[in-house]
Amino acid sequence: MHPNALLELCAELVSAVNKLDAPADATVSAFFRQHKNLGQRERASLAETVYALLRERLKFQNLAQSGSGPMPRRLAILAWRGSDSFLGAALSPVEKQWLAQVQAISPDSLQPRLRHNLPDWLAESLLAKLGEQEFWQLAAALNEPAPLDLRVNTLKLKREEAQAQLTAAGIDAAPTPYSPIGLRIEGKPALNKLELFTQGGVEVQDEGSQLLALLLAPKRGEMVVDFCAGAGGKTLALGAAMRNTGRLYAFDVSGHRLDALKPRLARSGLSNVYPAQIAHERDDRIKRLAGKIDRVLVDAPCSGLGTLRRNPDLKWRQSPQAVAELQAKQRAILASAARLVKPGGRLVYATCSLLDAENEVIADEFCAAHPAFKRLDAADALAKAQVSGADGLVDNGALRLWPHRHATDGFFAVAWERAD
Ligand SMILES: C[S@@+](CC[C@H](N)C(=O)[O-])C[C@H]1O[C@@H](n2cnc3c(N)ncnc32)[C@H](O)[C@@H]1O
Repeated sequence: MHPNALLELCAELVSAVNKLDAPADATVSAFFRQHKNLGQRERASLAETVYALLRERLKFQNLAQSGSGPMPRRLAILAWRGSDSFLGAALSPVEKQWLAQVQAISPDSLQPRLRHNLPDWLAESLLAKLGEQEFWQLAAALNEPAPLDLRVNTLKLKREEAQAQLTAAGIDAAPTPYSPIGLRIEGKPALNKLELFTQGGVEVQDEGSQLLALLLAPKRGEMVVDFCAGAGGKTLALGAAMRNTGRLYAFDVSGHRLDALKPRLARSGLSNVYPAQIAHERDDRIKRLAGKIDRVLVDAPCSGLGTLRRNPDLKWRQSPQAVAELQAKQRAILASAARLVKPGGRLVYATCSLLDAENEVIADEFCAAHPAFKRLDAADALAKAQVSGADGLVDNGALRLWPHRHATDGFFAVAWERAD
């Protein structure tokens, strides 16, 4: 495609994504479906450009004020992540001169908000939690793309065997530092045609998500509930940990998300998983299982702010009001899910949020209202699950993962045991 035509398309996509009225990945996929003629590299240039814009949106919007021509085109030029020579061929002499002027501005001379690129409410909360030095480390880590992590399906093969198969396919994979069942790949090789993937030997899953499943630590033959199973990332890890025995209920209010679990289940070889759509957290199905379940995972709906490396649009689409609404859901779901746990059973509450409001606040309120649930030390529980360096993953007895400290998405998880 002619460079200027591609830049114009990129501006069109920038304009659509920058409305922030839908998840960016959905907008990008819909755009590519409408433009089937785009090649692989052209798609990559466009997708990487809009993600770069979302990551540093405050900076780019500020710098774009100085240019001329339509704003989406200016933003596309500044955030461009395709080849430089291709961009050069698309620009007018005036645009070239403007771009050179903007590129000469030192990033250090910009105001703090144009350097961290977070909305004020979120920056204030994270700064108060982490202090100045760590806040800037986190801000930098959140603006880097995430690595590609895989979970090895230990029902089918060992981690070393999966690593050897990847090496044979020309893909470098290293063991993840904490999870004993993870592999980390640099770059984004296509995996979905590899036999290792199509035969269910590996699933894409951030190391942090793997650690949540390891914290629940379900055993052979147990009755287990994944209360907010979604498309089943954690369900699959739990089912494999149970060695395909016992019963694992995968509940969710979204039938659409549970549908996405089905092909993954088929690949995994698991036959101990029972997906079921529930109407809400007080569904009759939940009442029937009260007090009967050995382990319950609540991977609660949350702001998702721990996943900004992958979903940078979330920082612009979330708000304090949305967080307050999520807290109400989180409280209700956790209280209902807790009724399932039998005496001596384990309950884990988890989010992929960075905010105390969705994490410590919800867990502490639950503790105060449910004295029968005794908090477990996550470091002990993870060490028992063969997690390396578990002490460094825990804050006040809860799992607390940070992109800048652990190179995972941001996660929180607390585990309780029901005493009576
Ligand atoms: C963080 S996501 C789960 C991700 C999933 N566990 C995974 O590993 O792929 C939260 C899920 O909670 C579900 N959810 C929202 N409200 C719910 C409720 N009242 N009861 C059960 N699930 C709910 C959402 O549909 C969403 O799939």
